[in-house]
Amino acid sequence: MLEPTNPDALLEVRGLRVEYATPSGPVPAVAGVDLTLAPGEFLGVVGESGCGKSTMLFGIAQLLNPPASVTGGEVWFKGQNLVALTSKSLNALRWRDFSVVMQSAMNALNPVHTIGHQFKDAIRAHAKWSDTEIRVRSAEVLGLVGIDPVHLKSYPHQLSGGMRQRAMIAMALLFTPDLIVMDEPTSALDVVAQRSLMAQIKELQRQLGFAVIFVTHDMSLVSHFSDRLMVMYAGQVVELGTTRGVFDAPAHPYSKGLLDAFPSIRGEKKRLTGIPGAPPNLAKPPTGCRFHPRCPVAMDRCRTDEPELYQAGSAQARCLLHDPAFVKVEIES
Ligand SMILES: Nc1ncnc2c1ncn2[C@@H]1O[C@H](COP(=O)(O)OP(=O)(O)OP(=O)(O)O)[C@@H](O)[C@H]1O
Repeated sequence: MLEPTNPDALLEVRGLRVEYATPSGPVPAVAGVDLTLAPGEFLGVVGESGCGKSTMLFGIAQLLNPPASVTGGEVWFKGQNLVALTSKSLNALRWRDFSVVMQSAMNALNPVHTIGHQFKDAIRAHAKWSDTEIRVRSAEVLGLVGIDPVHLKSYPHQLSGGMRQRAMIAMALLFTPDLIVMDEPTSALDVVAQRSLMAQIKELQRQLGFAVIFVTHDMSLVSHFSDRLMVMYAGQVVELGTTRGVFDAPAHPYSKGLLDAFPSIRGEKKRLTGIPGAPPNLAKPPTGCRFHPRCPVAMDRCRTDEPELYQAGSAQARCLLHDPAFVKVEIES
């Protein structure tokens, strides 16, 4: 298709496929993801390590490097298909219209330049601002994330881990983009710093109105902050629904397993169970439903029939239990 189907969406991802080229053949790490994001929406993306969350995020932001590449699908952002854009056109959108906050600021920030220097480089690549304008805006965004602007003169190693992540978020805000994609930005922080950074991201989002795609493997971390939740397993979306809905009544057995694996922050104490086994090798995923070897409620047909994303209440779930044909047979018998 040559245009987005939902003109009101900020982002529309259709059939996104990403493969890693390896000596033993391609590894499909993202196997056909569809996603629509409204302006100002906060989407949490959860799933165990290795299920393709980061690869999907980088596929959306067009930041993949070999051996990974987008092998199919479209990523419509503000009316343009990012997959088809030249790197020059993409560069014009980055920072200004969407920005990316990586897992580790220590890797993303240049250790030999001050924070101010790095902000200046990012601004100069996209705008012809005077030195004064650059200084004012840099101090402003640092203030937004609660860091004293004196730290524009600091080197990354002079800041704590939490401050470095905040500085990265400040940098992502330089041009107040419409979308910020975040790949586990809090994973290197202790639990207290994680929660406070999450609260700050949410507050900034309320103030400035940008949309967020937030990747994490910690279901409880996003529970209070995201509007919707996308659960990924083995390169596919297995559940997509409102965060409250997924927490209250997970429609996919994998989502339920993830929820049972994390302690609730304020809820009642319960025994944590976890999910037996490990995610599959994506070079050779299981037949039928990819989760069936680990699923506590697997049926015979789960070994052979590939589930689609079915409507399950207000959510969508890739589970044959929600296949309308199966539900009909159940009711009749
Ligand atoms: N260089 C590579 N070559 C081959 N396969 C790769 C390579 N890098 C990643 N993969 C495959 O892509 C899959 C998805 O990896 P990805 O990092 O996107 O997962 P993730 O869900 O973000 O995990 P994490 O939470 O640990 O960051 C992995 O399971 C792996 O099979």
